Amino acid sequence: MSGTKKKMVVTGTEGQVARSLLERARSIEDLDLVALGRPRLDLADLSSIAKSLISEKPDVIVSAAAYTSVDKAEEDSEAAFKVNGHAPGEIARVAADLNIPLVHISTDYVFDGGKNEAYTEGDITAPAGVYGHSKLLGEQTVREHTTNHVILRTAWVYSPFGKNFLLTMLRLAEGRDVINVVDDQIGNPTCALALADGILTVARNLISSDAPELRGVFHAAGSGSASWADFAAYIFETSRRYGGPFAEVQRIPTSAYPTPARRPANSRLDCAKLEAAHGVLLPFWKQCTEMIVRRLLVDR
Ligand SMILES: NC(=O)C1=CN([C@@H]2O[C@H](COP(=O)(O)OP(=O)(O)OC[C@H]3O[C@@H](n4cnc5c(N)ncnc54)[C@H](OP(=O)(O)O)[C@@H]3O)[C@@H](O)[C@H]2O)C=CC1
Ligand SMILES: Cc1cn([C@H]2C[C@H](O)[C@@H](COP(=O)(O)OP(=O)(O)O[C@H]3O[C@@H](C)C(=O)[C@@H](O)[C@H]3O)O2)c(=O)[nH]c1=O
Repeated sequence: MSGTKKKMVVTGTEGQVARSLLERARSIEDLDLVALGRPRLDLADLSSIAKSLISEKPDVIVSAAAYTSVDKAEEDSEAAFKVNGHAPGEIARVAADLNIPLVHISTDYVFDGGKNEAYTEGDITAPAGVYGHSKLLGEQTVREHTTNHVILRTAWVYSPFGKNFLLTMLRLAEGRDVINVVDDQIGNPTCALALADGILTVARNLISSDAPELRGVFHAAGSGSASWADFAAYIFETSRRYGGPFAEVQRIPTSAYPTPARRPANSRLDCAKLEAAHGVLLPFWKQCTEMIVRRLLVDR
C-alpha cells in the first residue's frame, strides 16, 4: 500500500475478529483502524448503517460483526437474518456508493457437512441451521450490491477474547475432571489473531489493485483439521504444560450431545485459492492454540 495513510472500519468493537484486528493493526503505520459497534452502529437497525459508516470516511470496510449464537439463532431467526443476512447487503451498498472495497466475514456453517473432503469455494452451500442460512443470505446480499468484495469464509474461531470454544474448555476444566466432547464433527480451528493478519493483507491488496482475481469468495481457516474432541484434548494438554487447568476428554458422538442447531459433521475448508490469489496461508491450528493458551496462562 503506497502513498497516504488509509482508514479501515471494522464492524463490532468487542468481537474476537474486531479485537484481533485492532491488536494487529497497531503496528501498521500507514493504516488507521476504527472499530464501529453498538450503539453507534446497530446492524439490527438497517436505516442507521449508512450514516454511521459514511461519517467515518473509510477507504475499506471489514464486515465482521454478526449474530454468532448458533443455538439461540434457531429460535431468534428474525434477528439473525436481519444482522447476518440483510445488514451485510446494506454495508455492501454503502461500500459501492463510496467506491471502496469490502471484506465480509462468513462461515464454514454454510455447508451441510456431507462431503468427505475439504470444501472448496465452488462447492454447493446447504446450511444445516438458521445461523448458517442467515450467513449465506449475507453472502448473497453482499454480492448483489458490490463486485468490489472479498467474502472470507472462516471457521471455529478462537482467541484470548470474548466467547469461544477454547475459553469455554479452560473454564469448564476449572470445575471438572472429565469433559464430554463430540468427536464426529471435523473442522479447522482458526486463531482470530492469525485471521486478522490475513484480513489485513487481503484488505491492503484490494486497496492497491483492481484485479478481479483478488475478488470473490475465499476460504480462510487455520491449517490442519481436528474434531472438537481433538481440539479440546490439545487445549488441555497445552494448558497442563503451562500450569493451567486440565481435564480428561471423553470422546462422544454428536447424538450424545443434543443441541438446538444441527452442526455440519465435516466443515473442513480448502484454503488454496486464498493462498494463490492473496499469498495468505493461516498457520497450523496446534501452533496457534499453543500461542493463545500460553498467552492466557503465562504472559498475562
Ligand atoms: N466465532 C466463530 O467461531 C466464527 C465466526 N465467523 C464469523 O466471523 C465474524 C466474526 O466473528 P467473531 O469475532 O468470532 O464474533 P463475536 O461473537 O466474537 O463478535 C460478534 C460481534 O458482533 C457484534 N454484533 C452483534 N450484533 C450486532 C448488532 N446488531 N449491531 C452491531 N454489532 C453487533 C457484537 O457486538 P457486542 O460485542 O456489542 O455484542 C460483537 O462485537 C462473524 O461474521 C462470524 O459470523 C465465522 C466462522 C467461525
Ligand atoms: C461446550 C461443549 C460443546 N460441545 C460441542 C457442541 C458443538 O457440537 C461443538 C462446538 O460447540 P460451540 O457451541 O462452542 O461452537 P459453535 O457455536 O458451534 O461454533 C461455531 O460458531 C459459529 C459462530 C461458526 O461460525 C462456526 O464456525 C463455529 O465456530 O462442541 C461438546 O461436545 N462439549 C462441550 O462441553
